[in-house]
Amino acid sequence: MKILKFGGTSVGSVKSISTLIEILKHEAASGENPVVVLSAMGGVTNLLSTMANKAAAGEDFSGYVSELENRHFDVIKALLEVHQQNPVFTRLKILFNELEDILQGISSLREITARTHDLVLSYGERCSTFLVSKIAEQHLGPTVYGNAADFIKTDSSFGQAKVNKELTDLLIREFYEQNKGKLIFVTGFIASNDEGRITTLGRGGSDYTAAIFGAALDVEAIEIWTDVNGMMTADPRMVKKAFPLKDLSYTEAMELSYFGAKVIYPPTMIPAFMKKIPIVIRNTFEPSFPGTVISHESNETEHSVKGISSINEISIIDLQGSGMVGKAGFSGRLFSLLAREQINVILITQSSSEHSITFAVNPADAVKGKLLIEQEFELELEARKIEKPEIEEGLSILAIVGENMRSTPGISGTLFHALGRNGVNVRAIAQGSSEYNISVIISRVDLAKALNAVHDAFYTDLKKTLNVFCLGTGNIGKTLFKQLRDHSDFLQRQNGILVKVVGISNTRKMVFDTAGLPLENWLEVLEESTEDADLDVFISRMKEMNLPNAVFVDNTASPVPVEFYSEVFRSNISVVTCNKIGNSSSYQQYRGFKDLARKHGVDFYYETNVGAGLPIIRTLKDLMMSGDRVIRIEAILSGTISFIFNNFKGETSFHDIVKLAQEKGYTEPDPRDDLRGTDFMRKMLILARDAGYTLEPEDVKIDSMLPQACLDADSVDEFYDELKKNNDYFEVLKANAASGGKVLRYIGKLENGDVSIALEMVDEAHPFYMLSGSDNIISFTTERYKERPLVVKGPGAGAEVTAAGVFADIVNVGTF
Ligand SMILES: NC(=O)C1=CN([C@@H]2O[C@H](COP(=O)(O)OP(=O)(O)OC[C@H]3O[C@@H](n4cnc5c(N)ncnc54)[C@H](O)[C@@H]3O)[C@@H](O)[C@H]2O)C=CC1
Ligand SMILES: N[C@@H](CC=O)C(=O)O
Ligand code: NA
Repeated sequence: MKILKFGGTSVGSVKSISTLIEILKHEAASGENPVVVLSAMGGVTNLLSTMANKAAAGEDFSGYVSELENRHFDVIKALLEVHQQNPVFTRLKILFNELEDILQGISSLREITARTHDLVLSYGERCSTFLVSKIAEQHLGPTVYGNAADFIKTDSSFGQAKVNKELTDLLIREFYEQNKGKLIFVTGFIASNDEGRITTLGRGGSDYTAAIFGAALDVEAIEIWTDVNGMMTADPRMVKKAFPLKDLSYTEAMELSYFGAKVIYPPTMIPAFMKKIPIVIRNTFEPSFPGTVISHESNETEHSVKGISSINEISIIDLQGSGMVGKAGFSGRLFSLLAREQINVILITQSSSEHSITFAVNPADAVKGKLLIEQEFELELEARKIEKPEIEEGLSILAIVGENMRSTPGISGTLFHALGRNGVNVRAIAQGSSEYNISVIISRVDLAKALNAVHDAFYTDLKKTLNVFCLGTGNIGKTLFKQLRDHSDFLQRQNGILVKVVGISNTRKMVFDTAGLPLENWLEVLEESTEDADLDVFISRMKEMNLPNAVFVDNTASPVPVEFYSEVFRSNISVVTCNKIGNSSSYQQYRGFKDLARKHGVDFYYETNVGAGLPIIRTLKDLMMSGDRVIRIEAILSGTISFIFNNFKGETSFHDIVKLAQEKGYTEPDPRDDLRGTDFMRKMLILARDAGYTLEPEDVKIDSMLPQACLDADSVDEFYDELKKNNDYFEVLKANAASGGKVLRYIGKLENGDVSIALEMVDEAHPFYMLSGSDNIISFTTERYKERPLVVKGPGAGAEVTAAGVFADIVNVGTF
């Protein structure tokens, strides 16, 4: 036999009661009738409490009584056949009249005692349970209505009464024997004392009623029917990826039920725990979902960390001083004092030096706790053996929970790594020696970020979610969005990585969405945004959103975003950039970015600064990190110029080839940057710096490939005009090369710390002879690649290959 308990939402409306009846029908088909425990209709307990308080204040409560009546009467009208309605109306009307009399009494006395309050509240369960039992009768044959006040006996602590277990068990068994075989409905939450006065069982009381009944009758299971699919891996209001757990041990369930949205109130599980009766959490609104089974064993072993519990608001009290060192009994005195004064201590940590004790309390208790300590330890304070206790507010607790965490190394490492790289400062840590809970105290503003980061870290099906803020929607920016959109499913399925673009800005507009901006129509969304672009505001918003694994992507060609990189790193946000300006201005700035990123445990990836998507920066980094040393670099790193020389043949003019390179998206937004060698200079400088040389931009010697007039052009249009005018100059270059069987190549070199770029003519024996399209080629001669160099070659410009490089950098954030 089973106990089925339905909470307020399950009996809250015509629709949910109909669903409940369907569940009972299904249950009846299995043979044995369950005992059904019900809560008051959703919201009714609060309504009753308001009525009692209004009455005690002498205010009018009649409107609330009508509201209460209507809610129940609507259900009668909708769900009972007409000829069944009258007796139920009458019975409920009698109850409401009784209630009104009691409220009148409260109003005359202008006083509400805990005892009367319990009595008022009891009408909620009495009405709902009677009503539902009558509705069920229509579908399932005779039912029995039981008022739990007749068999759950308690002391007289109204509001939170303690159960007399022996007597209660006896009475429940008697009641059950008398009605065996029938479908029994019992009021949750209420009980009575020795004198027969109504008492209530406190928070989560109906769950408790179910557990008391279950234990008394030794049932096979207690099902708690609610409005969620079970206990979740984390608070679903903060962690969108939280999912319901298949099974949990009692211990894990108790630890986890600190969530804001409480599925079950932990103490109510104790009777079930004592008798080893499984508790199953089920969803009334999705009855086919199996829910969460809470039992003695934790069977599911896929995850060592079962769930992440959190308490949103706590304060800590810090106590320091030499007077505590080695003093047996000090903490005994401290915590007995707090217990005596009913201050619940949520977590305690003490340093092994015993010089400080930190403990967490409910914020409402903090000031009282501090004053109590100051009184109790007045002498010690005067003698400066301890310092005045300090309160710190605005904090939260995050705890990872799981019995299988015990003796599994690496769990705390994963936890602290996830927190650390997201810039979440840990104020205090506690782990019981039982090892099934590690709790950390963090700032309240970091809680959502921390929960998401930690959730990602422990649930491997989705290894990480990257929250990306993108600047620039030009050639590269828009191609990146297209690639992200097209590849998103595969990336999630195959690699467990979700990339969410949560902020976009160009020079005109900006837009944000924590849930992720739609990449099918990002442009429309951006254009329709009411926010004008403002980089200061963009950065502030990015910081305020405080998302885990945040990445700032600079797809502009502008120096302005670069000014914000330091601030971005300081906010523990990684930077991915194809913009070369950051790394190719002063050496100090270049060095500063690297140091800051390292200091804050975040990444700074710029693979596309050299050779677009070709693995050049990565290759050099690996060489350097593994102890190799660069002897010489020879390279063609301007995709634009490479394209020009590979296609400057036949009739086509130099001018037209440059135009074509621009149309194909190979050039910088301003093609003069390519043709003057500036872009190539930046790349050589970045390589030289990554190879360990402290160089400034002016240290790179550039041999121009343009006549002076082209170099001097003040605008892009003027520049193109000059190219046309100087056509002969380029034709002569071409002819000279061709006459010797050679081709033109603009080649960069790094040797002994000297960097230069020059126009050369090479013959077919030269390794750089055979190139096509926008090919780049780089040859690294190093201590280890001395005889034959390491060569990387391939398309080194263009939107697809560049966006792909940026994409790869983004997904690598947080990997190494
Ligand atoms: N084209 C290529 O093959 C490669 C390009 N790159 C780099 O990619 C970068 C972008 O190039 P394109 O997409 O071709 O440029 P683009 O001119 O097409 O787009 C630049 C975008 O940046 C935005 N922008 C500029 N300043 C801004 C600011 N302060 N705040 C917000 N947005 C701002 C503009 O509104 C525009 O949407 C450049 O730094 C370039 O060097 C790197 C490797 C290869
Ligand atoms: N404009 C650049 C693009 C890559 O950085 C080039 O032509 O190489
Ligand atoms: Na590259």
